[in-house]
Amino acid sequence: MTLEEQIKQIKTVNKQAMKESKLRWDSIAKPLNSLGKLEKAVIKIAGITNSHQVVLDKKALIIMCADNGIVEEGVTQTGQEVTAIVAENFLKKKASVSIMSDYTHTDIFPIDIGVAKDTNIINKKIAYGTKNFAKEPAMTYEEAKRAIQTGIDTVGELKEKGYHIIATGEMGIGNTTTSSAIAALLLGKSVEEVTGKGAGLSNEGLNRKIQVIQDALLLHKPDKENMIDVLSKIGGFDIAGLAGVFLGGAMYHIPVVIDGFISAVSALVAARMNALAIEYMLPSHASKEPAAWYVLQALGLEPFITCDMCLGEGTGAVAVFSILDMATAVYNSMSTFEQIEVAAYQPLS
Ligand SMILES: Cc1cc2ncn([C@H]3O[C@H](COP(=O)(O)O)[C@@H](O)[C@H]3O)c2cc1C
Ligand SMILES: O=C(O)c1cccnc1
Repeated sequence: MTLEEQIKQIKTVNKQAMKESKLRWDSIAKPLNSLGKLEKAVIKIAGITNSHQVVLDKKALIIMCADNGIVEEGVTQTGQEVTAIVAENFLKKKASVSIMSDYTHTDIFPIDIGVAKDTNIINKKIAYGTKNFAKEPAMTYEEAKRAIQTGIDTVGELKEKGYHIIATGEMGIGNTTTSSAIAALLLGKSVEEVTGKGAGLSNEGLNRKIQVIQDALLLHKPDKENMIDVLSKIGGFDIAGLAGVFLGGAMYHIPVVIDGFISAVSALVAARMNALAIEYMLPSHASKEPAAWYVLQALGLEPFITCDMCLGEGTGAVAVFSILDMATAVYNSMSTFEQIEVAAYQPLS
């Protein structure tokens, strides 16, 4: 089946399972709807997984790691060698998200989908980094499609291994530049509005980053109705791969948690390929990058937490795993009104 055919086959979530999940929440001995977004998340997961019995015992984090040719334009604070160093640190428990993952019992899968040098992480490399999109398209159409397919297939492999939920993360110096370029185009906003300092750029660097993105959009004129065109001209292998992970979640019925700005832009790309994919996504936090809220709004998703985080790697998504764990623990083990012999009050509507 072609990529386009696979994406077209995505279906809506199971509304019956969601109804049953809502009934379970309403039977629990606590004020109705009082766990707010936590209740809604569990109900959403029931719909995604086709069952009101919600289990999140096996949790995975996919970290798409890739380099971006655009770093040649001086749009980042650090050099591109940092991508490979941090990517290899994920499994050595030396990266921020590795430490956070331990707390939430999350298994991490760092994937080399396009790092500029050879690495010792999971090898699904499409190419040694993208081209500099200030001068030429970042990648070919074929590479963009392969990167998306890689994301989809990775979800399939994790489903086979029995994972119940997937967090998304990325590592790639320069990927806030690609993300801002895509966000400006897809949201129809000015580049200034959607561009921030990424991993700590100076004011001067920020102005250069804005100019580079503006020039590149004029140079390539990506077709905002065609995500393969967008990704190939101004995208990154990490973003394309994560877009595939979101689509894969919808195909394999696994909830996929959005992380920060880069991950949210990838989710938006997936949503523009098939809007039903949004039904399979869960938000996590609102990144401090200026466009993060805009992207979440475009997806119609409200974050659980606002902690001014802007780290990437999946840190926000993994942080929200602990909230989801608490939600499912109450959902699965809390007494019902009947069990504590209290007549449940009637919902008003
Ligand atoms: C040491 C280090 C570790 C990181 N971990 C995630 N990022 C984050 O920063 C990068 C994006 O920011 P920009 O577009 O400004 O390069 C991505 O790799 C992202 O995951 C890091 C950045 C650095 C420097
Ligand atoms: O929001 C993010 O994920 C982010 C922001 C800045 C740098 N790295 C990641």
